Amino acid sequence: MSDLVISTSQLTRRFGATTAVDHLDLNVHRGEIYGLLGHNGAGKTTTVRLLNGVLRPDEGTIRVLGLDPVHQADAIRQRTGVLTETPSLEDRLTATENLELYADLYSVPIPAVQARIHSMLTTFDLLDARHGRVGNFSKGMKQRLALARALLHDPELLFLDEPTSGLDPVSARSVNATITRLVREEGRTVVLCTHDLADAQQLCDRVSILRHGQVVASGSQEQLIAHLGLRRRLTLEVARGEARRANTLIQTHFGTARAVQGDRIELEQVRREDIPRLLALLHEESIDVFAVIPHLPTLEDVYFRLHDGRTPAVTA
Ligand SMILES: Nc1ncnc2c1ncn2[C@@H]1O[C@H](COP(=O)(O)OP(=O)(O)OP(=O)(O)O)[C@@H](O)[C@H]1O
Repeated sequence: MSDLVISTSQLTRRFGATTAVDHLDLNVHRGEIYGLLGHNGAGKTTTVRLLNGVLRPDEGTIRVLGLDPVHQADAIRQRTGVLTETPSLEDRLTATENLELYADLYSVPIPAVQARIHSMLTTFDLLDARHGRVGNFSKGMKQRLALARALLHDPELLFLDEPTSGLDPVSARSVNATITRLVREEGRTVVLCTHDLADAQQLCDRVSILRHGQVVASGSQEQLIAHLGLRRRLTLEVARGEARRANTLIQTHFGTARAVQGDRIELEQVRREDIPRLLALLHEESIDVFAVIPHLPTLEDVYFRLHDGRTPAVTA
């Protein structure tokens, strides 16, 4: 049996003159965290809305959990959970009442409802607040309640749109830990839309980077870094007053692009095998090196390289 949970082919959606999603091919496998990245307006939310049947495509095909969202949106919604960027909770109701309302909408079997609500409130650390009115909740509590709600009917596939946006670092870390657990321990699949590249780097198994509705890159982070030929940067800290001389030497022997700041030299695109030779050169010239700090290429480096508009699309 195929482990493809989502597949789209040439998926396209227009709003008037704007092509929000432009011939998108997407494959998401069971048990992975798949990141949809891109600037504001790149087409992430529209893609999610097409996948869960809220919007109809103008062109292309979609399969989600083996179903077609155009004709089987209700069946898909029973098996998927959605956290939208601005989840609408009922402010006048308590946390428990909000979940009860949703359990009803999503046909959670009545004998199971209270146990399920209790379990979700416990998981999301909201048990003590269960009788509190949601209008009085902090942003972090509301976000956790929205996540609890998205999981209430035990969906196998989750669409999470900016789940940590606006959260303090502690709440954000807790939400990220939950997402990881939902996938790694419980075998669910997550499609994560985010602007937070550090979150994406930490969480996602594979990503697609969208620009103007088109995929400009897709694959694992390692694949994208390798495809783009990105290399590490290196910060060298040398003896006081020696940075310029060291810099000239490095430039002459290695030709590496660099910048000098005080006693530090920032080297771009350094090959691993050049590092010992570079240090030997400085040693021969009696330039003391006090720190060698490598910076491995990150998803952020991939993202900015691809958004320069000159780099061709990369599909790993
Ligand atoms: N209902 C709509 N009517 C008209 N245009 C729309 C509609 N929904 C989206 N768009 C347009 O489609 C494009 C893609 O929007 P979308 O919301 O999918 O982007 P996004 O990547 O999710 O952005 P953000 O990161 O800001 O949430 C944008 O140009 C947007 O203005």
